[in-house]
Amino acid sequence: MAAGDQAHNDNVDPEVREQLLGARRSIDNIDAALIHLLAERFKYTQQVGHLKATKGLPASDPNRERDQIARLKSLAEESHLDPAFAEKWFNFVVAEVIHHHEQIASGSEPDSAN
Ligand SMILES: C=C(O[C@@H]1C=C(C(=O)O)C=C[C@H]1O)C(=O)O
Repeated sequence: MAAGDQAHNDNVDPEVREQLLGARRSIDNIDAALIHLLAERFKYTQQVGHLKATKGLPASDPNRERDQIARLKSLAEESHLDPAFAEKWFNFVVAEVIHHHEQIASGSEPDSAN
């Protein structure tokens, strides 16, 4: 049996299983909170996208992004989170936001856009 299959095994020590379930309940709550927070964030970035499209402003704002990355990396350090991971996460989200802004500007915003 591969090591990873052990957690799926009914023979896992009940105490260990309780610890695992307890931690996973919290992980599930945190994942739910992250999804809700992301949904809220995208609501506001969509507002910005519509404003930019109306006023003819570019989809991306590199100066703003630079300031955000510096702030998030500093917050990550304080929280003992890898700053490089924080930057990667931010760039991943912003790439999606900019894609949405370009779609809004070109009039091809999907109905279910975030
Ligand atoms: C949301 C904006 O548009 C883009 C997306 C950003 C973001 O998701 O935080 C930041 C800068 C812009 O490149 C904005 O200009 O504020």
